[in-house]
Amino acid sequence: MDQKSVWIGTSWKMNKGPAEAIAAARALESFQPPKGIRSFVIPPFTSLRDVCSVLEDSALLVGAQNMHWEDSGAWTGEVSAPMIAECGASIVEIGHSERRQHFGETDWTVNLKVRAALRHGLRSLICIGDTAEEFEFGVSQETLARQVKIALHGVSRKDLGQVMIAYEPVWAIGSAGRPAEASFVSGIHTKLRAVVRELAGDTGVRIPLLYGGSVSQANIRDYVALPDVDGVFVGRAAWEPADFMTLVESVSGVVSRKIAA
Ligand SMILES: O=C(COP(=O)(O)O)[C@@H](O)CO
Repeated sequence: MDQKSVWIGTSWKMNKGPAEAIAAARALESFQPPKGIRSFVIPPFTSLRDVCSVLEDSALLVGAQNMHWEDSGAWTGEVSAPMIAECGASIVEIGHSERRQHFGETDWTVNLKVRAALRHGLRSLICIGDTAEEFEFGVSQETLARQVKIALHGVSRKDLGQVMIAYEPVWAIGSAGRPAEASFVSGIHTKLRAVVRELAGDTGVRIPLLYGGSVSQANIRDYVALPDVDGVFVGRAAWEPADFMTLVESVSGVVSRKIAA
């Protein structure tokens, strides 16, 4: 049951061409995350098929960083859900703030993509986040609830079991970001839990809620220990395979206490 799992994943963003990605995947191939932890890596498209094939029999899941909502057609430069599934990936990241900010993604396109991903059996990792301005004006919660509700509009309760949400404050991401205080994340996730619980109704589905944004060796345990945080989505601190494995192993104690609770 997902509520007994903690998710730890990384997106390599626009890093690692095929040679470097294959080498990284080989370094991760025999990694066995501690009990209760599910791990994933999200390479760039040019390495997706290779990374999927190296990690095919491993304990790690592989995802794509984006997708188009149509299955095929005149959409130059885009990649569809069937193409991602054919590569062997099982997860697709949708709505990262870098895509919303630089590539015009909206809540509406996120919704189209989520529904298309689910139609093709891909687990959707939906990224949501408040900007620095929204945080300053005290409307983070409203922004996040809107993003979640629109992203999941029209998604059947059954399909909610194939959804994950990553709360990633825009002000926390990247080298200019500052990690969110664990107490702030706790409050946000508790309210997000109420939003997704209402959407799931009486299905018993618990949508995993991950935190992302400047997660590091110094703070990962603080986030993972929070009751409504079901994992973390890591960038820079996990790009090196050795660092990724160290991060995952470093939360084994926290995770086993959490699972036993
Ligand atoms: O963007 C993310 C976090 O990046 P950091 O480098 O950890 O701030 C998240 O989506 C993982 O890629």
